[in-house]
Amino acid sequence: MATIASPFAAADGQPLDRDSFRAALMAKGDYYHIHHPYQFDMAEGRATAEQIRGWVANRFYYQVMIPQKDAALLANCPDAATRRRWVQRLLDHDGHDDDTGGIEAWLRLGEAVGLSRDELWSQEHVLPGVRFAVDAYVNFVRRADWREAAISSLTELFAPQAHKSRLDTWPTHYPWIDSHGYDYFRKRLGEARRDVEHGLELALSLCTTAQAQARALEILQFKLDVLWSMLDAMTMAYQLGRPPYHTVTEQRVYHRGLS
Ligand SMILES: O=C(O)c1cc(C(=O)O)c2c(n1)C(=O)C(=O)c1cc(C(=O)O)[nH]c1-2
Repeated sequence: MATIASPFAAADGQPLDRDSFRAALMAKGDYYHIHHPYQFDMAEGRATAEQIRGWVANRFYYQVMIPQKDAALLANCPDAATRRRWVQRLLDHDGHDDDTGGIEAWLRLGEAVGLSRDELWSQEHVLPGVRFAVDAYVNFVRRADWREAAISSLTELFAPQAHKSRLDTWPTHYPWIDSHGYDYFRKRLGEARRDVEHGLELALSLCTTAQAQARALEILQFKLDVLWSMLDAMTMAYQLGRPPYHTVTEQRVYHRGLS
């Protein structure tokens, strides 16, 4: 009878030492969504205005769900010291004092590429595949132990590279995008670096057995799958001209989220 491969196949025996475990986490960067052809096309100037707008409108759903995801982690975390640090992530996106926040900055990115605020808030462009991928992430965090939830944010290790690449390449390739639109990426450069320091510190101190390390790598792969799947859905809709129901209608009939 065939045996089913265990995700913990590599978990037997000795745990990796701290540096080797850090290296194993970093090696997952090979599967980060910056290697998706949709991102290549955006970074190399081949994306059409419609493809850029599609990405911005769909990513808005990720942006609005991130603070709810972080609120879920906080709700599950009994450690006040961790909550005190983690709560900053909510404030980064929702805004506080003079900082109008990441969601507002993303709305300005939307305006810069030609999408109105109402259009973004309506979620009319959010493809079912993108919604399901983002919801899988939020639902994982709602149910998981807060330490596993924290590990699932570790794709942010690789995000500054993505933000920097957009800042470096988009203004040249897409002169029609208003430069105020790039504030989000500038803002995240510093915030993401601070977040990953905390996330990595937690992962390295918590995952000291072979089994915990294998589990952490599997959680990180889950999150990479979320990000990659979002771009697959956008590829179908905006590059291959096959949005949901394209054989039947050109209307965006897909649901806007069942809350
Ligand atoms: O533009 C990107 O490539 C990108 C990726 C990610 C990520 O890796 O999840 C995040 C962000 N941006 C981002 O802006 C952000 O605020 C963020 C929060 C989180 C998270 O998992 O908590 N990921 C990301």
